[in-house]
Parts: sequence; C-alpha cells; structure tokens
Amino acid sequence: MFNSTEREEKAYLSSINELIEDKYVKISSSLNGSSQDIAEMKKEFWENIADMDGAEKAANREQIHSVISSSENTADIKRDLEKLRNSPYFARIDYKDDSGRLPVYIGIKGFRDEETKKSLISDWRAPISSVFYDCEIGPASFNTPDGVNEGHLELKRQYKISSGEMQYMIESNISIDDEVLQKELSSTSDEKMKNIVATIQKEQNEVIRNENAGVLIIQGAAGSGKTSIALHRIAFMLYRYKNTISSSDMLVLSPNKVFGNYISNVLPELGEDNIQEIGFEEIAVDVLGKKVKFQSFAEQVSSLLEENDPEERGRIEYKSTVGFLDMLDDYLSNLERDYFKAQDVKLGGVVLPATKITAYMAGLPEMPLKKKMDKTARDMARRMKDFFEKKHREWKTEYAAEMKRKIEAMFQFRSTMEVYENFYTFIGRPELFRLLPKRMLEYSDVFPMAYTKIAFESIADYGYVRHLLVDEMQDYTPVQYAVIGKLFRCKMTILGDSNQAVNPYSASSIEKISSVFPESECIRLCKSYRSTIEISDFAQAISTNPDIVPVERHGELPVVYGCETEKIQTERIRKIIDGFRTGSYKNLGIICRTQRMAEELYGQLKGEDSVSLLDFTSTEFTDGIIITSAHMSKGLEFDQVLIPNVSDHEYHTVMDQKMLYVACTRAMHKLDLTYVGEKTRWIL
Ligand SMILES: Nc1ncnc2c1ncn2[C@@H]1O[C@H](COP(=O)(O)OP(=O)(O)OP(=O)(O)O)[C@@H](O)[C@H]1O
Repeated sequence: MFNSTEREEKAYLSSINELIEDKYVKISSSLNGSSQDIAEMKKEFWENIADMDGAEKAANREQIHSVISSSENTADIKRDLEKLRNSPYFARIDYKDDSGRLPVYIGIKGFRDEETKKSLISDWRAPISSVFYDCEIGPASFNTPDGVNEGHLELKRQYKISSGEMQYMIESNISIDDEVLQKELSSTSDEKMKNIVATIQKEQNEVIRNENAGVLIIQGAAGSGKTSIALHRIAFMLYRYKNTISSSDMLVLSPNKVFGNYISNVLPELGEDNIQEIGFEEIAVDVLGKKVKFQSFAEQVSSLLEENDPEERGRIEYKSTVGFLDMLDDYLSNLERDYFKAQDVKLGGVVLPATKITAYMAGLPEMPLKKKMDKTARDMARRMKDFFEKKHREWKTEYAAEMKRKIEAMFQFRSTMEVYENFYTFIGRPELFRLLPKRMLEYSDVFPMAYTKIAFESIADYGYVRHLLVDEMQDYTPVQYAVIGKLFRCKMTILGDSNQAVNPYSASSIEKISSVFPESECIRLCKSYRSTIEISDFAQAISTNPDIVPVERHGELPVVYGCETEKIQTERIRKIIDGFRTGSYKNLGIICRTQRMAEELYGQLKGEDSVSLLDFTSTEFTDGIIITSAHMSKGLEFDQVLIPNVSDHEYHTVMDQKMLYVACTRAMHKLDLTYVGEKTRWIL
C-alpha cells in the first residue's frame, strides 16, 4: 500500500511541504515583481499622459488593469498556499474505480504538482472528496457532473497537521464521528467560529452539497451545526459555480453585528472572501425609508420581558400567523376593486369620462396600484394633450399634474400608512393597530407595513443577490418571509430552531415558513455537537426537544447555586469568575434574562479585569468574560456559561423558559447557575 506506515506518511508530508514551499517562494517573488511593474507602469503613464491621445490613454489604462487583475489572482493563490503551508491536508481516501485511481489526499484547497500537473491534494469540495464524508470502507460512489462514479473505498485516514507537522494520524473505518471529532469538540473555543471541514458529518455534507433546492430550510437543534453548515454550503457553491457566482453575489441576513463578526472567520479560513451581511431592520429602512420610525426587535423583546402586557402580546401573536398574511394578501390584492372609484375628469373645459379611465386601467398588466394610477395619469394626460392640439385648444402644462392629483384622489387613501391602517378596519379589528409615542410603529407592524408598501407602491428589490442565507429563522414571522420572497428572487438557505425563539409569541416553525415558500425543501438536523451530555440533558429538562441526539461527550454536571441573599449571590458569581480565571477555558459568558439586568451586573462587576458588556450596539465578539442578555447570546457559544438570578421571580413565563433554554445551550463545557429566593419552575 502507498504510504502504509506513519513514518512513510511523515516522509510524504515532508515532500508535499517542499513542493508547497517551492511554489510559495516563486509566487511571492512574482507578486513582488508585479507590484514593481504596476508601480512603474503607473509612473510612466502619468509622466507621458500629456502626449497621449484618447485611444492611447485607454489602451494604457487597460494594460495596467489587466496586470493588476492578474496579480490579484496571484495574491489569491498565495493566500491559498499559506493555508496549505500550515496544514496541507486532513484526510486521505484510497478509492478504486475503473480508472484505477488510488490515494486521494483531501485539504482545504486543491494543490497540483507544477511539473507533472498531477493533482496532489483534492479540494474538500471536489466531487471525489464527498466519498470521505459519505462512505464507509466497501462499495462506494460519488456524484460527478456527468453522473455517478461507482467504486470501492479501501482506506480512510485522518490527520491533524499544524505548522506543517503531523500531530497525529488515525485510521477511521466507520464514520467521522470518532476520535477526531471528539478531540475537536473537547478543545476550548476559539474567539470566533471555526471551519469544520475535517469532521463534517454525512447528514451535514448532504446539506452542504445540496444543489437542487431553490429554498432550503434547515431546522436543527441547538448546536447541531446549522450556522457552520450554512457557511460551508456557501463555500461549496463558490467552488461549484466559480465561473458564475462570486462572494459579492451572496448575502447573509443575520440577527446582529456581533453574530456577523462571530462567523466572519469561517469563509476566509476556507479560502473564500466573506460575504456581505444585512439585518432585517436595515431591510425595513430600505423599504420604508428613513422617515418612518419603528421599534426594534430587541426593544420588542425587552418590552415583552419587562412589561408582559397581554394586549401587546396579543397584537404580536395575531400578526405572526399565516392566516394574518393570507388576510393581508386578500386585502391588498383587492385595493383597486374596493377603494378606487373612477370619476369624470374635467380639464380646460373637456371631460374625460370615468368609464374611459376604468377601461384603460382594466387593460393594464398586473402592477402595484400606485404605479397603475401614475401610469394612467401620464397616459391620459398625453391623450388629452393630443386631443387639445387636434382641436387647437390650449393645453396648459399644469394639466398633467392636475390629472395626476385627480386620479390619485379617486383612491380612498393618501399614503401607504393609511392603506395599512385601514386593513384593521377591513378585518374588523381596529384595536390591533397601535402607534407608539411620536408615531413610532410597533415592531410587529414594521413588516406588514413594508409588505403593504411593496404591494401598493412597489420598490427596488435586491436583484444582485444570487443566494441569500437567513439565520435564526424562528425569530421571523410569515409576513417577514413574504417580504423576503418579494425582495429576493434568488436561491435561499434558511436555518434556525423553533426551540430557541427569543419571542415565542412570534416564532416561526419549519411548517409556517414552508407555507410561505411552497417549493422549498426541508431538512431536520438532530445531532447536537456543542455541549456535553450533562449540559444537553440539563437544557432538555428546561425545554424538551425529543428529536435531539447529543454527541457522546462528557463533562462536569451543571451546578445550580441557591444563595440566601443578593450579597451571597454576588460573592458566588465572583468565585465562579475567579475559578474561570485560574482554569483553562478561554471565554466565560455571563448570560442574563434581559439587557437591563446585564447592564446592572456589568455595573457591579466593573472593577473586575477584562469583563466586557455585549449589547445590540456592540460589533465584536471577544475572548474573556462577556456579560450579555439571552437574546443577544443567540448563535454564540462559550466554553463556560454562568446564568445568574434564575429565581422563579425572574423566570416564570413561557418566554422566560425559552430565554433560559437559549442561555444554557450556549455552554460547551461548563454551566453554572445562581439564584436568590425560590428557584425557577423551569429547573427541576
Ligand atoms: N461536524 C462537526 N465537526 C466539528 N464540530 C462541529 C460539527 N458540527 C458542528 N460543530 C460545532 O458545534 C458547535 C455548534 O455549531 P453551530 O453554531 O454551527 O450550531 P447551530 O446549530 O447554528 O447552533 P445554535 O442554533 O445553538 O446557535 C460549533 O462549535 C461547531 O464548530
């Protein structure tokens, strides 16, 4: 067998390292050379520009651009080689098929021998690499663009290589759910999310390589790798469609800036550029305009947690149903029939009969009513102007504006806001629309109003986006998805966990979302990788998800500290912090029920070293001790988590239960909780 012993493998690794180093040195010097060339070409251009005619200037510019673009490509290759220098590959498969091919080494990027042109390392996204993720020793196959390749897998080996040195090598006969995965999961967290290429599991690989779904919805338990997989899926697509899609064609709809920062390492680690991100509230501003003021999602969550007003809850719940979207659709599709009454228009003594307006509008193709009225006014004014000219009558320029005004007046409402407000009269529930002080919209009205605006006025969509990634799907309502459906006409990956809704009154399940995207494909992921069995079981007792299967990894039991007084609780918190400081974990998340409580605790602990507060204005996720709210902690993870104040006074509603579940499931290795008084009902 080729490289059968560890010694042979190590020698082979050295030979590969040499080839990589060789190429790296060549590329670096050619890059230095092209930087000098570009500088000289630019200098020459500016020195001679006065003597050049237009065509010469254009030709010179073109030449400079082409050298720049080729050196950008070289810089990309250099970046890839830097990754390979550290760890050229992480796996090997010996796959035998009719063409007789045998060992395939798999790495983050592909690498070939310059002289022989032979592929030495296969990119983890290449078709053959899927054998590593999908197959066990024995008959095996993989999909290629030309069909299925049938063969036989004879060996599967995994390596841990860092700084060019082999740390270990493991023969893995069954799945990748073995020693390497255990080692990866037991290590302390990195500051940011990391790539999982070496241990992607079979069911995860299926999601990553799914090319057919227009809209792919992933419901996955806490810690099941949804976010990781979605990012690897993006990297896969950038590889698979490299000639037609680039990272600038992709967009991630993320819950906040910290989350965006937290996931920002994965694509660069995979050798791809990061993709742009946007938040739902930015979309709302794009649609509604800067003048419309509205409550943020975080403010809505805080208000529910702090006020717990049943009427507010009722309004939110009502607007989060699929039925609500159906009613809004029904109302908006009949605006013209129900609220537009054509009338005769008299201009300069000539009458345009209402019947003509009605007939003209009926002949127009489907378009938002406001556009239809504008077009009708323009076209009617043009026709009347022709008529005036034929009859030698004077056509005054202001008649066109008058026509527009008169046609607009045939519609019962002046603005999108009026149209939206009337919807509640239409459904006989005017009490469900409440403006906050200073005419601010409640958050639950923001997207129904945006949907109304798109239906009534139409607005520019995000036509440039070819793939949209929506994370934390459970926190968005059917109307929000309907808005997304109108604005993004591209492929989508939507992921989340209905068990982690930070506002259970407006949470969306996979069923709700797929009813908005009937063509979607839905996938459920049940295996959970983040937390130890002990932490997973503890979280399960708070909010049970019968489908969850935690990866077999053990750790300390979570500890719930009952404290007699607030002072004793603060002392306990300080003790836990001291323990963290002397231990080996890199980060400790102190997760409070609300942002206000997080701020209070931060105030109390301010004297402590390297404690930082994470709120909705934060932009970065850092190592150390972080105090934050359960809402803000969504999507993040910590080696160790401390949840203070888990008394029944603080945590008693269904919403509190969800918050507690989210907070507990952020912990990878260690979880502590403290309370004063009576322990919350959600902990047994
Ligand atoms: N195949 C895998 N190999 C190694 N680690 C994995 C694998 N899948 C997931 N993980 C790890 O599990 C943790 C959770 O992953 P991720 O944050 O993507 O899950 P999630 O489903 O989005 O979580 P949540 O919904 O709870 O925020 C991360 O540390 C990730 O690296």
